Amino acid sequence: MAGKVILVGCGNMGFDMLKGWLASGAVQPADVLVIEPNETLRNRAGEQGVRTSAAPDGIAGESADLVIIAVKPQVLRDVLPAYKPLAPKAAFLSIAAGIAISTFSEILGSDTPVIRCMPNTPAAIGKGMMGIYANELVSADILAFVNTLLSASGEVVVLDDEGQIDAVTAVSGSGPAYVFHFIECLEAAAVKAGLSEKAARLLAMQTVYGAANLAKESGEEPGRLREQVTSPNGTTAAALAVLMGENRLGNLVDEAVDAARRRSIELGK
Ligand SMILES: NC(=O)C1=CN([C@@H]2O[C@H](COP(=O)(O)OP(=O)(O)OC[C@H]3O[C@@H](n4cnc5c(N)ncnc54)[C@H](OP(=O)(O)O)[C@@H]3O)[C@@H](O)[C@H]2O)C=CC1
Ligand SMILES: O=C(O)[C@@H]1CCC=N1
Repeated sequence: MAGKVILVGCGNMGFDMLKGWLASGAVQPADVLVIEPNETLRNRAGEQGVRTSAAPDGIAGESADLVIIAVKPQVLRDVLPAYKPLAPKAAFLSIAAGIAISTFSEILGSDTPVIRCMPNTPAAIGKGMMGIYANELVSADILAFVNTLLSASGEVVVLDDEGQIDAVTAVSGSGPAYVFHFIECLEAAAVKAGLSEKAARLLAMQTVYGAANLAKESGEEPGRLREQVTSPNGTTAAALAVLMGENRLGNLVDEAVDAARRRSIELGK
């Protein structure tokens, strides 16, 4: 099915997803209404050819198959009641970290079809990672439409338990920031090692890009790919002794993911 979409909030993540959908033709610009109070962001969305509005005035007169909620978790409970007139005819898809389906059911009515989705920003270039969980009220047609939309932005994994969304948030939702920080660290270390800033940036970025692509495309275990880089008693072994000694990096990543997962749970309270 080709559906009509209302996107509520078109900031970082909302806009990244919108671009992917439009670029793939999964939805036509004329079938999208963006509600965004920030004028600059609203105009940016409008340049994509979609209809825009600063507020949900007259929303009851809109026909929508899917209402996508992409506002911050902290404001979501205040934003949502205005969209109640569209439920339960429209399904609601939320990308907000932490906010449970039960919150949507309380505000919109217990008969509302709700899907939670945790995307990430590489969705802007069609290389996102989305985890989704739908309540039992979501029809097969809507699920198929959601799958088409999200697949335009990258890979989709369907979860069998809503609680798993907190883990997805901590791993792939927040994950790009961990990788960007690793690039920053590698770049800083490259400058310290005597390279120009320009060369350091390229070396750090291309190394992460190349390694991630190789890991995905070769089908090899990441551990096996690591071993292929590591000559006995060579340079990589020297570096890995620092990173892997006493599982230093592993423990740090564990701790970071756990902090994000706990924060995701907290945001829902
Ligand atoms: N950024 C990321 O990498 C990811 C974010 N998410 C989730 O996506 C959601 C949005 O995050 P993000 O894009 O980073 O945040 P942003 O602040 O960039 O985007 C949210 C947008 O919603 C707007 N907004 C505020 N109130 C309303 C309203 N009443 N109606 C419509 N729009 C409104 C905000 O405008 P204003 O600034 O004027 O308030 C802002 O432009 C969050 O719930 C987050 O958990 C999920 C996965 C990844
Ligand atoms: O930082 C956050 O809370 C959001 C959710 C996942 C990525 N960004």
